[in-house]
Amino acid sequence: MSVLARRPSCQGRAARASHPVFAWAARAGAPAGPSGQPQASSSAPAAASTRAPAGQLSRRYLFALAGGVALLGGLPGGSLLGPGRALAAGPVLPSPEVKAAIDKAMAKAIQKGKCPTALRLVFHDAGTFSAAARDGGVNASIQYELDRPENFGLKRGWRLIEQMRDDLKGTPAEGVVSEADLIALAGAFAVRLCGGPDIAVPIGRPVAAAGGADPAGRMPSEKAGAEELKANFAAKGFTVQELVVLSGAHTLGSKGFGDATTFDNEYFRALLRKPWLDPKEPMREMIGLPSDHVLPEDPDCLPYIKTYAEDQAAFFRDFSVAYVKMCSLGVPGWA
Ligand code: HEM
Repeated sequence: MSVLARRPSCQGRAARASHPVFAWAARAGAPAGPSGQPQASSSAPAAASTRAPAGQLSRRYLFALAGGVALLGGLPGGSLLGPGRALAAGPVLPSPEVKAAIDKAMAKAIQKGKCPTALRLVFHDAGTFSAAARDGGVNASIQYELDRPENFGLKRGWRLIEQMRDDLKGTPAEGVVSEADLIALAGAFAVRLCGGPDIAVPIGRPVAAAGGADPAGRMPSEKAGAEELKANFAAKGFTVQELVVLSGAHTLGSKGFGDATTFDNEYFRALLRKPWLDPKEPMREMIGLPSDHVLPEDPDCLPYIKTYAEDQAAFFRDFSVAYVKMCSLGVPGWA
């Protein structure tokens, strides 16, 4: 059972459950298999069958879903969306043809070793969102922010997006997905490639105007304490549970939370073991960031860490929901 399901008082649960994007995501996490682990799904999410219940949708969403991606494909221009171009009808899930084209481009650009960067890129595009200012978020503005200190190492992540954007020209995805969509889709592709859940990511995100960097100073510091992290995530509209479950992305990469390209719940199990405090652990100084170490010391975060350490299926399901929420931050009309 997911943390969201277990904790009826969880902040924001009702809002998430009734939001069309999040309701999709709740069902989009891979179903539990006989072993209790979500079943690996090598196939594309079934776009047509992953629709929000009609009662949860505005007329605009219903119109978009009825027309599906064919509606979006009919937009003028015939190219991947450029700066300032906005899709008016999202969120929609890509049609099977569009999804197949995207998956082909992703498979070419993103091998396992690039998955940590692809996933980190999503957070760094999304993480500039301010719920109070209603700006920032997933809009591909990361391409104008790559020289900021917090974005070190992400130039190669952005190059993956450029490569896929170029490879999708002349395919059914042309004119349908934006660079912001590709960032969101690439992160989900990376999670799946590394054995994580199969997350259905809707498309239709506008991109920032040329040169339009989002406001600086909104990404959390790796030296932040738990209170600062909670406040930073709250300013983006995230709950403590979402801070914890999204931090589980650090299962990818080389910070010592298991295999660098295996998406599993080892992050949470390590947070409980605290190997960075163990004098017998030769790699202790390399394991985790200060911002990881503070989480199990925080009474608000600890229950979620314990749940995800014990129950990988819960981690996968809740990560899927929080990931789709993260990928909707700042998208007009989505969040
Ligand atoms: C909670 C606040 C967070 C902080 C302070 C933070 C900070 C960092 C830092 C400093 C690194 C680089 C570590 C290194 O290689 O030396 C890193 C790596 C990474 N972060 Fe985060 N992060 C946070 C949350 C997130 C979230 C929410 C996601 C995605 C959902 C994410 C995804 C990643 C991934 C996948 C890597 C590995 C990248 C690679 O090895 O190339 N992080 N993070």
